[in-house]
Amino acid sequence: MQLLDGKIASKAVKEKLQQQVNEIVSSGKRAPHLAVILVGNNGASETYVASKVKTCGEIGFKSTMIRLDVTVSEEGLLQEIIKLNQDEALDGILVQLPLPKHISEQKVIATIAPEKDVDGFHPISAGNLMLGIPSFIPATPYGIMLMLEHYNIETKGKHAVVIGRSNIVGRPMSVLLSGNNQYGNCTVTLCHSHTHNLKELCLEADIIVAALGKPEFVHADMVKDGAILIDVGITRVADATKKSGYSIKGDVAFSEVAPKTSFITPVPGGVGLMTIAGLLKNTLKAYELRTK
Ligand SMILES: Nc1nc(=O)c2c([nH]1)NC[C@@H]1CN(c3ccc(C(=O)N[C@@H](CCC(=O)O)C(=O)O)cc3)C=[N+]21
Repeated sequence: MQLLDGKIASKAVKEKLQQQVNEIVSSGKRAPHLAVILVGNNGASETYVASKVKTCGEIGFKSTMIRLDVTVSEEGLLQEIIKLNQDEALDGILVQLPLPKHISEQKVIATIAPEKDVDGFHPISAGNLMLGIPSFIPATPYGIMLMLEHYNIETKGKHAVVIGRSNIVGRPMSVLLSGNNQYGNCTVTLCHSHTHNLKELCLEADIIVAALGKPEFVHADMVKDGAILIDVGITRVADATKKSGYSIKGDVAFSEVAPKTSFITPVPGGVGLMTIAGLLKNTLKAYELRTK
């Protein structure tokens, strides 16, 4: 078993980005600039957004954090996005999800200018991804591909089982893994809550991507010897022994599954860190496309 270490792989990606930003700035140009909008004060969202802003600073990106009250109207949020769309010196716009119930995520995402859609959630980005046209890849699937790349993991011809069909992880992941690209060419089975024979399918998998959001869902009896396990889940579970009052659990029962695997991502310290790396790569790409 080898750990796919998000700290190591994301560090490599960030160092490369930092070098690219250095070159940009020393040639007299402005730095890439990301805006992050956070509505309300969800604890987990606060952590992720803070981490995104902090990492921007570390590699020399400019970032702007926009906090809106949980009571902001849908129209108010859309107006904020339209302002950011028009800001020439801004490259990427990220609206942290989930949003309060009274706001349509679909409308919000569709309002972001496609050329600033560093989350890759806009219908144009999603359509391009499906068609194999270069575009913004959603940060988590992108981060997973970067992880596979960092550890030189061959995917061609393998059977990948993706558990979870969300628009932001499972579905785009299934498109990337099945695509005709360096980290694709898999045979993909996309499983979800209505899948009858999940255990049998998982036992056939060379690669399992667990992205359903149920802590420790994947057990050792679902995993073939030598499989590659990518754990996308991050759930906070109450834990009185921790100072924070919670511990973070992935979708994979790590301690029992890990010994059977060839490679496995830990939680925390795995896919989450790569997600931020993917977002930053998208932001640099947006910058390059907009300033060329
Ligand atoms: N518009 C939008 N874009 C997103 O990309 C987006 C989003 N909304 N909403 C929520 C999910 C989740 N997400 C994570 C980012 C970083 C970590 C991360 O850094 N995790 C660390 C720390 C974990 C922790 O301390 O909670 C780790 O896994 O080691 C996790 C999860 C981005 N998301």
